Amino acid sequence: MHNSNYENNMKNNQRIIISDNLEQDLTNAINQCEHDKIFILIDSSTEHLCLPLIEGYQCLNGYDTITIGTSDTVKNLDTLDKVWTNLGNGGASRHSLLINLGGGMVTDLGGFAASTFKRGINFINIPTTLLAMVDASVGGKTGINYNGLKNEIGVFNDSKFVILNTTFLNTLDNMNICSGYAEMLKHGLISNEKMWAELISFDLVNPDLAKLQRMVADSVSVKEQIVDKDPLEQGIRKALNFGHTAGHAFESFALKQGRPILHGYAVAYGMICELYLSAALVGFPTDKMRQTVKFIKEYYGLFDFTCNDYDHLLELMTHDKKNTAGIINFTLLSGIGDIKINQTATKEEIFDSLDFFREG
Ligand SMILES: NC(=O)c1ccc[n+]([C@@H]2O[C@H](COP(=O)([O-])OP(=O)(O)OC[C@H]3O[C@@H](n4cnc5c(N)ncnc54)[C@H](O)[C@@H]3O)[C@@H](O)[C@H]2O)c1
Ligand SMILES: O=C(O)C(=O)C[C@@H](O)[C@H](O)[C@H](O)COP(=O)(O)O
Ligand SMILES: [Zn+2]
Repeated sequence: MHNSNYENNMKNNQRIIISDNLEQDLTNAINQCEHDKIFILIDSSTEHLCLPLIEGYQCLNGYDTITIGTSDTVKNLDTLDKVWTNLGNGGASRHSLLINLGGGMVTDLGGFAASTFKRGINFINIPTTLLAMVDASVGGKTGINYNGLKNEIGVFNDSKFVILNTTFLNTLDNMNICSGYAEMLKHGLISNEKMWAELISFDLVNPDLAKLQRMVADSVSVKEQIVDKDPLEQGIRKALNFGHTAGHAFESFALKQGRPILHGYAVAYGMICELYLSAALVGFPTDKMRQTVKFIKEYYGLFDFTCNDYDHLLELMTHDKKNTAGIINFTLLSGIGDIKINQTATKEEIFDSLDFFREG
């Protein structure tokens, strides 16, 4: 991997290592986390596709695995219960170490399990999807879906290390590449025009994996820098939630209807609505909105809903974690990299953005 052994000490104590030598970097990380026993959390895919890449490492000597199901449908209380139970029955103490080996579902749920087990044990994230590499494994948001809502229960708590090695991407399917890429596109939109231009000229049908791997480091550094300034999302971190007010509503809606969509697809759809609101309310240039929307529609297709669903989608948006006193809070953009947090929109404007999504 590019950028070998780049290491950044964040204020909030999470070390992100862009690794070209996973065994060495994991060994160093484990040595810095005093522990009596190691547990590795995997899902039933990463068990077969990712664990074999690390299971022979000497630094993992005597580890136990905890295997959970795949996809966001299992990012719930039952699975959390299973992880806590396995930790307890496996002899975990407060001095044990959990390694989350997987995508964002595993790092979110595993991070929350570790943060709450015996009031908190250390954990290390080894992200294995593009989405987890550029976003989910970094920044300390952990949690589960609950009551039909995304990430409704959770805590901010950093993993001690994130060890990012893009070799894992070799087995990732195209839909999950696209899903992670949506968060990269978000990072471009909230950063600068150069990054955005490179992102929307990328071919996602036949992705150049070597180029993508080089883009990962830039993308995660966008997140790192923002989280470093505002770890608890009191201000500028809301930029990282661009596309998520509508996006999480789509995601929860789809989950409720028994036709789950990948998180990144939901964010891509949410960005269409929020780019529309950005253009309508805070002056985002319409040509750049159209270019971005064209890119999203080309690679992510469309999400099917009718105007009869608008009230339900609006109700879901009222649960967004950025809201105060029931008022829906959007992060909008006046231009690429020109972030406007704490924006409101009327019900009519939100419905217009849903019309734009379906017809625009
Ligand atoms: N905490 C945060 O800041 C944050 C940020 C963004 C997203 N998220 C959360 O992350 C989750 C989505 O993460 P995700 O997209 O990684 O989903 P995921 O963890 O469900 O992984 C997607 C699929 O890829 C499989 N997989 C994982 N690694 C693989 C590999 N190397 N090769 C082949 N298959 C592999 C998984 O088994 C799963 O089937 C959502 O729950 C979302 O809410 C959290
Ligand atoms: O790290 C953040 O902050 C983000 O908002 C990143 C998002 O991509 C991510 O989906 C996050 O989990 C959303 O958090 P939530 O607080 O809206 O549940
Ligand atoms: Zn997201």
